[in-house]
Amino acid sequence: MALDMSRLSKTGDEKNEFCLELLDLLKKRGFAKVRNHGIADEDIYALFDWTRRYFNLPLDVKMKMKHPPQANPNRGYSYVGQENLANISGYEKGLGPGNTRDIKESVDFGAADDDLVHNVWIPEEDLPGFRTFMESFYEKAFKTELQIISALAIALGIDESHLRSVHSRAENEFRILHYPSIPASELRDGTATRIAEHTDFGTITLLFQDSVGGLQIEDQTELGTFRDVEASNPTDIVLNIGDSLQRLTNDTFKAACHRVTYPPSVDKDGDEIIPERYSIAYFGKPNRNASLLPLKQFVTEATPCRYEDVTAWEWNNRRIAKLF
Ligand SMILES: O=C(O)CCC(=O)C(=O)O
Ligand SMILES: [Fe+2]
Repeated sequence: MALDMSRLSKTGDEKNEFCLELLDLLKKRGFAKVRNHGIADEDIYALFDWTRRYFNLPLDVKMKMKHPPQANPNRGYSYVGQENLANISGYEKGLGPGNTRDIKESVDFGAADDDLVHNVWIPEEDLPGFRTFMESFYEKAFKTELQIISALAIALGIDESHLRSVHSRAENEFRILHYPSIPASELRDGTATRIAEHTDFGTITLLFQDSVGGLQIEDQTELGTFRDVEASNPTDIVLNIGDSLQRLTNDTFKAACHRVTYPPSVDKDGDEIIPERYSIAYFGKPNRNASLLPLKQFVTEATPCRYEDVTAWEWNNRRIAKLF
């Protein structure tokens, strides 16, 4: 069930209860779903529509906005096989990398007015309206992100305006993903998956998924157990915590590992074809120059400071360095 985010604009108890329920789900389940989050249903349907239209273009057109072979600048189109999350899968558990291939293609964008990393686009005539739509959706997702940041600050009992100011520059990343349709047998021997287990690097991720399913998130009360995130309503937003918030809260709040594999309805041992899947992730991140040193409220004698002082940008680059 998705939490009703319109309760955040109420006053008093209703607002506080929403914030606490959100925090509780994120802490226990590793994710939470929200509805009435401020982004209109038709914008979300249009987002899936543009995403499909882009990935349906011929490869040579998609490659006109190709991602560089290395991690940075993290912008543009990555073809199937270019980026593999297994390279960082064991990272947060102190284990080594895996060697599973991801069977997905994706495009990374940032803010239209980002002064450090610039977006790349296909020529307008190849998909008229695509760029304008994506740029405007980014702004809408940013507004929702800031509201969620407020809710988290309220629930955690930390200064709301401070936490918002650390996220004021929208130095976020926005990614559209396509998992092509493949025979179930391709995933059987474990050398390939849709997206390997990982944590996200930012503060909070807003994820939109179509109705195919296959997303699984590690239950935080039962580590090692991955639970399906039901794909019932594409207009719900799935939220999960990233590494940056884990650091800022000195592990009070852990980033949940997640992955995408077979949809729950597919027989893993049969010869079924797994249907294609589309998803869109908006990674809310702290401003690049913000420090990720744990906030003083979370450092006590019983919970000494677990993390060194790195900037959000250093952290981001350390994490993405191995992906490509
Ligand atoms: O496709 C999904 O549902 C998840 C994508 C994801 O976890 C990511 O891109 O970081
Ligand atoms: Fe992720």
